[in-house]
Amino acid sequence: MGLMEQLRRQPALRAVDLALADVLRRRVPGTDERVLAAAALASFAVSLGHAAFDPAQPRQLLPEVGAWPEADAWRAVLAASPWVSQPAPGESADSSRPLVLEGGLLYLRRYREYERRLAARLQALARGGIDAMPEAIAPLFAALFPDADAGNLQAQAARQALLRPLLLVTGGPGTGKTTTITRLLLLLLAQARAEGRAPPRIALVAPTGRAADRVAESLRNAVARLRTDGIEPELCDALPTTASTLHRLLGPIPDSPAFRFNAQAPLPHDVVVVDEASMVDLPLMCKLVEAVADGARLILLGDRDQLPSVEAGDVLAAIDDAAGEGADSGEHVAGDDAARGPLHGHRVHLRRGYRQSDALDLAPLADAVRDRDAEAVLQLLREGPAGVSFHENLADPLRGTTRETLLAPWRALQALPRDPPDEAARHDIAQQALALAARLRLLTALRDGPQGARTLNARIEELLAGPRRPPYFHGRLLLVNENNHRLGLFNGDIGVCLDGGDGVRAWFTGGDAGVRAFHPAALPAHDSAFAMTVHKAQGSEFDEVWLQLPTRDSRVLSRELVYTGITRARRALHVAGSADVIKAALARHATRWSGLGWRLAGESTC
Ligand SMILES: Nc1ncnc2c1ncn2[C@@H]1O[C@H](COP(=O)(O)OP(=O)(O)OP(=O)(O)O)[C@@H](O)[C@H]1O
Repeated sequence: MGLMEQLRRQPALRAVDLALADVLRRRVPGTDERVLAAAALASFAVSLGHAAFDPAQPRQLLPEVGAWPEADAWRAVLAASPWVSQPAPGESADSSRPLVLEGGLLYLRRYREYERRLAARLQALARGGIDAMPEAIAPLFAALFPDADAGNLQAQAARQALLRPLLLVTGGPGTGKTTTITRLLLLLLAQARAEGRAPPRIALVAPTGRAADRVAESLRNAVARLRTDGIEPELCDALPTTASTLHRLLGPIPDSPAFRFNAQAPLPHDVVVVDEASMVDLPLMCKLVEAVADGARLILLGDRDQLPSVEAGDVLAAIDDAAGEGADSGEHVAGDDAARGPLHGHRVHLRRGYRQSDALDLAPLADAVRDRDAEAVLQLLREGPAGVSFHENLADPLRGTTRETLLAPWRALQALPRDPPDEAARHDIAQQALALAARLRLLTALRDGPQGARTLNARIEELLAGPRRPPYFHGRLLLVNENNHRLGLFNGDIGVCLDGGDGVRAWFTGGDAGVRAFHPAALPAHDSAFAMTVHKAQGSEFDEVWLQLPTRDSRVLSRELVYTGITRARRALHVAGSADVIKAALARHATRWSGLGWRLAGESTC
């Protein structure tokens, strides 16, 4: 059987992937099958989060296909094909050819261009900076970071961000990324005032609405602490109090992948802070950095141990690698960065966790997951540190004793009063409902199958509201699956259905009143949200997390998935699964094929 024939039999491959191969075949009937197959796989690879396809590892995409071409021969055929261009690293690819072969990877041209443009712009943004902290703000710096000289990494991060126009601040949950950046923003405001300039215009953004809400809340808390610590109220007042999604900042143009703000029409902000940067995919990160104005400051915050973005690219990891050890290793020597690559040193990794919770002792478990130490993970789970419960080999959380424990918060939602007397009571109940909605989430690795979110949601709905339930029953939790800028509802937003007497409305946080109601028929695409995949839960936190693993290994399982899942928990964590599946997950690293790392580490191409 020919290679294309084999690919056509793979259910995983999408129609759009095969359509690309078909177009090429139709245009030039004699096109080599290996070129057609590679084109289809380059398209399929993007759907799995890769920026390109590696002909040396086709089995990673389609393990069932028997015979693959030998990698070097495959690349040679691709190199000779008129469909494939091979531009020099910094140059744009021939727009008449849909594919690009570079660094051994085969790209769809558009993704290669995103990588090239992103690398060039990041390198350009990284240029410049100053050698020493302006004297005028030294006293405030000392007040904000009294232990700066004792190797405090938060202080180093703030110092680096003052000196450098581009900085990546990484660290696990609760390591103080937001706290540090709040203090940095305060220093920038003070500096502008001391120099008689207008206050810097600051944009605080995150990839999802939920993540934006969270970072804004963390920032407000950090500001409140600064006020109690006696920091000048006028400066505190000038800090941002809200955050927006990246999409909203860039200004979407309806029915277009382009944004209102771009390289030709840059953002008016002097400082752009992006939280949860690990979730930002390659195209969006490219569009963002291109829209950051020359001379503006870009600060990326993230945790590289989390899952990479659902869409193509592992941008944070590539920047992190190119930035090297940076300031936290104490190895940074001003002036020698150029020899090590333009991004070298533009990163600080925060290590110490500050979010103490007597209820949940998560740090040792998160560390063991990050270190891929399966034995330590299993030992910790079995010992059960504070707040952690291991349900070993449990495949069905909705059976037996765990069922009612799981359902309790959702039953509480259903018990909220229906038909409130007036609008104020309606808002009050909606606020209570949304607070209850954040109490517990059942997280899954998969969407389908017995331990998948879809199946578990259907079963939970039936347990809560019976087999003949109306689609939008009182207390149903909803998860929005697409962005709708007109309604101000975004992928990942969580809502709750409440019976207001005159029919059911879906309530979401936001708006002047703090809550907003929508008719269910008006909502963008959505699912139930009692259970959701770990991917969808990125950027959110819940008081209690139940991480349900599948009974069999799956390629979706990875160390990053387990890490992201468990670190969503604030007060209690349940992990259900077998030792074998946990071991298999920890052994797998959610790698992405991408050339961004070498592009960023290489010589500046701009
Ligand atoms: N230097 C510090 N001293 C004392 N407490 C701190 C310090 N830094 C941060 N914290 C506290 O730790 C908690 C977490 O801080 P913060 O929200 O800044 O972390 P984060 O890294 O942004 O977390 P996440 O990744 O969850 O968004 C906050 O309660 C904050 O007050």
